[in-house]
Amino acid sequence: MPAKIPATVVTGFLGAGKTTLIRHMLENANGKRIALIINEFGDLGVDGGILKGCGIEGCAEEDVMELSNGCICCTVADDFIPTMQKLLDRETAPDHIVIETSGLALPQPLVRAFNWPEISTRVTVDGVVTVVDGKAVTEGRFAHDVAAVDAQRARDENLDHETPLSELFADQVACADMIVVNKADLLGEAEAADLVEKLRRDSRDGVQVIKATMGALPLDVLLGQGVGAETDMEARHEIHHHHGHDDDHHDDHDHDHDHDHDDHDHHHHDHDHDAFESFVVTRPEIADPTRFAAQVAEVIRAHDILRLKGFAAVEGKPMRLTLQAVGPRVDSYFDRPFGTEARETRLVVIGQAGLDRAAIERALSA
Ligand SMILES: Nc1nc2c(ncn2[C@@H]2O[C@H](COP(=O)(O)OP(=O)(O)OP(=O)(O)O)[C@@H](O)[C@H]2O)c(=O)[nH]1
Repeated sequence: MPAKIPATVVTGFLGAGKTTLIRHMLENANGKRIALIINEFGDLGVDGGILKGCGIEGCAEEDVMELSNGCICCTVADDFIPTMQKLLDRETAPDHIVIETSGLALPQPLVRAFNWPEISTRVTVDGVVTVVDGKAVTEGRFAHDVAAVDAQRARDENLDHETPLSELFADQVACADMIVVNKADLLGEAEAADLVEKLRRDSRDGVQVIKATMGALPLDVLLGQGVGAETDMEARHEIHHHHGHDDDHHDDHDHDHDHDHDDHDHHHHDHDHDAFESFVVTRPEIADPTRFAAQVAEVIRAHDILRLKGFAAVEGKPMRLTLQAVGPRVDSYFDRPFGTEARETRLVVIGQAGLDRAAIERALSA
């Protein structure tokens, strides 16, 4: 049976920067066939328009599909499943599917829909990426334009509309496999670091929290998380169930809409290139794959490495040992015999700028 096609779910409040992040990803897809599904709930398909008109090479119009309006729980059979099937039945199936949940305050119902038998054998949720507006969260507003978010979620039948944004935010964080603290350009260094720390504490173990400006993240960091989120929904609790009646939580936050934060600094493009770095570490054969995987996991933890991948040569084994690490999770398996390439261990390390390359090289070579 062919491998399941990975699908990444991108969530976050209106204005957090989901579309910007997806645009950046499509612009840097490097030949990877990415299909995009947009759930423009109760909206005018504005995002679809923007993305279709993006003029990005390799981004064909038929690669963008839109889900019709309506509560995902109720329309899953009529809309979401057929859309997915259409995508999967194409002659050339996409390499990766990205779903932008524009109109959904919470991603859980969508992720759950991947368990439907019609599609569950063919696609899997590679990971849930929660994009947050770093500036707004720091200020306790959670979204740039609180009034617009309120208006949008008033149309979301999934939610009890009294729920404070802070709680919806907590649910988005609980569902995340990766949290992107976007609009880092509007935050000071210390402010950004504090927010990253806080979100690390508030999210599940192993969730990566990454700063970004204009959603500029390497494809290798964003995609290929390999989580299978639909299979562990219990861990991604959501407080607000479908048409649920929640206790009467009211927060006393004075949602001050009058902040004027439109003085955005547009010099951030200059920093895109310095935000992340990657390098290759090579070493001779390793002796023990299990010990080496543990060693890799330790290095990843100690140095806050986002991704590490490559292969190892194992003493006495003709096969290459493929290694893939997303955060502290290290997967390894023997994939094929070495061919003409050198019989050595070769690992690509990816992280936010400022990695201690010398120390990492030493630790991986020990
Ligand atoms: N200063 C700053 N502005 C940003 C950044 N990322 C996005 N923006 C701006 O924030 C606004 C909202 O970004 P979008 O990408 O449309 O947000 P979204 O989450 O897709 O919003 P919806 O699709 O409407 O739910 C746009 O004006 C972006 O240009 C960033 O990192 N820094």
